[in-house]
Amino acid sequence: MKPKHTIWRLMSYSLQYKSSYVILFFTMILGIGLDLGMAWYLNQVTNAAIADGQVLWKSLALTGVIILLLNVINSYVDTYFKTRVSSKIRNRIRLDTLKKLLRLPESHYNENHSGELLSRMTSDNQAIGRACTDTIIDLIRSPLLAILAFVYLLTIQWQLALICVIIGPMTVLIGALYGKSLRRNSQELQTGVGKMTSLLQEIFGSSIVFKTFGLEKKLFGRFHTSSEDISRLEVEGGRIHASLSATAIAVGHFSFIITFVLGALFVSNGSMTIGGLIAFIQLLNHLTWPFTGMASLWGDLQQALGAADRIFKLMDQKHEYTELPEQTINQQPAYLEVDHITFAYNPSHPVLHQISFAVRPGQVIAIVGSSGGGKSTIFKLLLGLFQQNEGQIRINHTDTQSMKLEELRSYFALVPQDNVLYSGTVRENIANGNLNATEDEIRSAAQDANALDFILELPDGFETDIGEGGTFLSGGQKQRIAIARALLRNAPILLLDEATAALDRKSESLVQEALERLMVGRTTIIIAHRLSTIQNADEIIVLDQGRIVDRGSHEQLLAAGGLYQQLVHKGNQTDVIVDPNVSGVSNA
Ligand SMILES: Nc1ncnc2c1ncn2[C@@H]1O[C@H](COP(=O)(O)OP(=O)(O)OP(=O)(O)O)[C@@H](O)[C@H]1O
Repeated sequence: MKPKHTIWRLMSYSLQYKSSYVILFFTMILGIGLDLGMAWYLNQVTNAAIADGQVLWKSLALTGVIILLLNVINSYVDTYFKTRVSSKIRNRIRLDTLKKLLRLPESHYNENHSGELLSRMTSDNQAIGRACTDTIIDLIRSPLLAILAFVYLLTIQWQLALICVIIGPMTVLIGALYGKSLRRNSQELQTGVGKMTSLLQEIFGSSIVFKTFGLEKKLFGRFHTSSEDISRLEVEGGRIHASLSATAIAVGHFSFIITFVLGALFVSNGSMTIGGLIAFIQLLNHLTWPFTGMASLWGDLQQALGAADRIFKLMDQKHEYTELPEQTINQQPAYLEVDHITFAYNPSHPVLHQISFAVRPGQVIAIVGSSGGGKSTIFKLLLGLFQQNEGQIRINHTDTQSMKLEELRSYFALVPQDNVLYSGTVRENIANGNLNATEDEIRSAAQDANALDFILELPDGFETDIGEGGTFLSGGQKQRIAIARALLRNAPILLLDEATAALDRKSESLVQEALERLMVGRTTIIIAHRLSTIQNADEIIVLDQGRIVDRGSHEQLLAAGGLYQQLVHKGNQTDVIVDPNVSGVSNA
């Protein structure tokens, strides 16, 4: 994105706080006036001290007090409004970013590290907040102050004022010189931080795995590489910053020494008063700093523009919904047809070929097959997370591609394999199935899911906090909460990705019972792993390497031999698990 374009977009956020910027404009002007006023005041006081005549010390003292008071008030108002505007802009951008992220298609989450998406919300957001207030105001204030200080100094000693100002502009070039490298460095650093955050998320979310497999050293090694990369980029950024400020300081000090020595000469030959020299010294910083400081301000602005660029790129991604969708639930019975669909995540490698099946309300279809056969991908297509390349999916004879995504998804309830739950209470998690459900409906869903008894035994019953992702619950309890959530949704099509993890017998039969209640009257598709589930299905579809290699009832398929027979025998007919990891027929 062109920097100019990024700046305009940033300005559109700032313009929403026009009145605060008007106040900041006044504090800036008053601040400039006070800086100049202080130089004038020192000039007056010094000259009064040297002069023997009648000096109005009282009025000088009063002026000093007024300058001081105005400085205090101005600094308070200025800091307060800068912080206020910055945090409001950051808040808006943060909300817009998340609003966008929530509406992005599944493919976006597929292609981007979650840590990188997180850093859009954190460090990038922070950099923008600073740029929209301190940096941008200083970029206006500094040259303005420099011009006014120059005009004032001209009235004191014009030759000296001219000498000072000739040196200053040299430093403007410095900013332009280093700006590009700073921006590149900031972009690389952000990518590195994003990767590191993703890795940390994986590490913290997998403590049981790394502890069991003794992966601590390996993970530390990966983190070490990532952390070292960041450190290298930070050092490189520091080097650019250091060169920038060293060059700027050299120019600043050089101009200071020149001015001071020449100023002393002008005082000694009588063309300037000592008060004038004091005022010069007081204003010299304001005269040269704008030039020296501009370089580093420019650097900050480049960094912020880098951050804004990344955020706006994200905001420009194509979204699924124009607005955040309301939760909608369609409760009319649904006849589902999958008609010759073919799909590829990557064009050169199709993962589903010519898949067809149909399910009526009250019917259950079980999909079984080898790992990587495409079972979950069918669910993703049904839910409109990805679009098939060929074929049609129809609900009640309507092509789902002609439906809005909210409408399509309103037909479905899902019980995922890993029972995704959110931190919060048991009640909140069940209520996610239907945000308008009454307490009685929530309780009744919990009861039908065989979850009520254990919920009531929890320390705070329905109000018990289940921890991040439900860490305080057992596997079977989490499954039953997920089933209660789906029951509460009461949608006509149920997608059930059966958990492969074996539960103890009691838990297993509680879950099984709950699932049977959930399936009643619905159009159900199960990615099935348990023989009992499969045997009760109206039709079993056997999937291998993206193709339906067999279909029929349990008995028909067993008699036919083939992959189904292998899967069942591999599961040893124990009624526990049809092993999803057995190799496909063609690989066998
Ligand atoms: N998000 C994705 N991006 C690219 N390829 C993918 C993606 N998800 C799955 N695949 C590939 O698509 C194929 C089918 O995967 P899918 O997850 O549908 O299989 P599955 O039958 O559900 O497997 P399992 O039983 O192991 O869960 C696999 O080859 C897999 O590598």
